[in-house]
Amino acid sequence: MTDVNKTLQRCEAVIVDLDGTMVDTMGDFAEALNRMLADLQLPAIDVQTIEPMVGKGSEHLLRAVLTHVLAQVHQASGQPVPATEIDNRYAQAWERYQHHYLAINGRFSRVYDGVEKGLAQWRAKGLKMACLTNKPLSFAEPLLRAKGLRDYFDHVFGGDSFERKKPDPLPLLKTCEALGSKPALTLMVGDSSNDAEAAHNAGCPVVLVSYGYNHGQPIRQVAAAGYVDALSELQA
Ligand SMILES: O=C(O)COP(=O)(O)O
Ligand SMILES: [Mg+2]
Repeated sequence: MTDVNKTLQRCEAVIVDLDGTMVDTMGDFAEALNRMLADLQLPAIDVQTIEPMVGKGSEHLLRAVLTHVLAQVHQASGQPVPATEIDNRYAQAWERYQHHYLAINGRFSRVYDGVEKGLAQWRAKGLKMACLTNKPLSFAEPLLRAKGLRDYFDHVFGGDSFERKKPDPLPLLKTCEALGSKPALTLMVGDSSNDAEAAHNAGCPVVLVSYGYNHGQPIRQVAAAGYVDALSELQA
């Protein structure tokens, strides 16, 4: 038996990340962000630029995107970006982004191969399961439903469900509490250093997928109990 499977064998619960782990949502991010930028009369941004910005929640993403596009606009005019400009535009950017994201949620994204098989396998073994994402809960719930994944989980928590987001350990500890499982017996399955750091600090073992978004860094540089190319490889 492989090391990752031995790790899962010892566990009573699994916490699964969403973006980059279960669903490739980069197309949804790009579509919603570009519709928002068009409303703000700002230039469009490409997927390659967005990808390393994803994983730390929507506020971080919007601020990173605004910083990037406003730098471009001001560079063209030869002026520096005024320090207050991002703050001044943030409220409108968030309102427009939320509107567009909810309108297109799931239409430009796809479930990775092996996800349903993996989740079904873990459920069949009687593992308790939660989805824990940094995405707002109002985005995560309808996405999981649209992709037929919601019913695998006892609980779904978003980036706004608790006081702090991953990489803080708090959301993992709260999720363990909701599942009624000890952190040391709860496996975190994610795609980024964000998930790994949160897991290490919460005392949860962690397995990472090789195909997600890791802030532009190679995933195997992130310490973990193991790495898988598909959730279906991880067998209880
Ligand atoms: O930052 C996001 O919205 C994505 O978050 P996730 O990888 O924790 O699902
Ligand atoms: Mg992720």
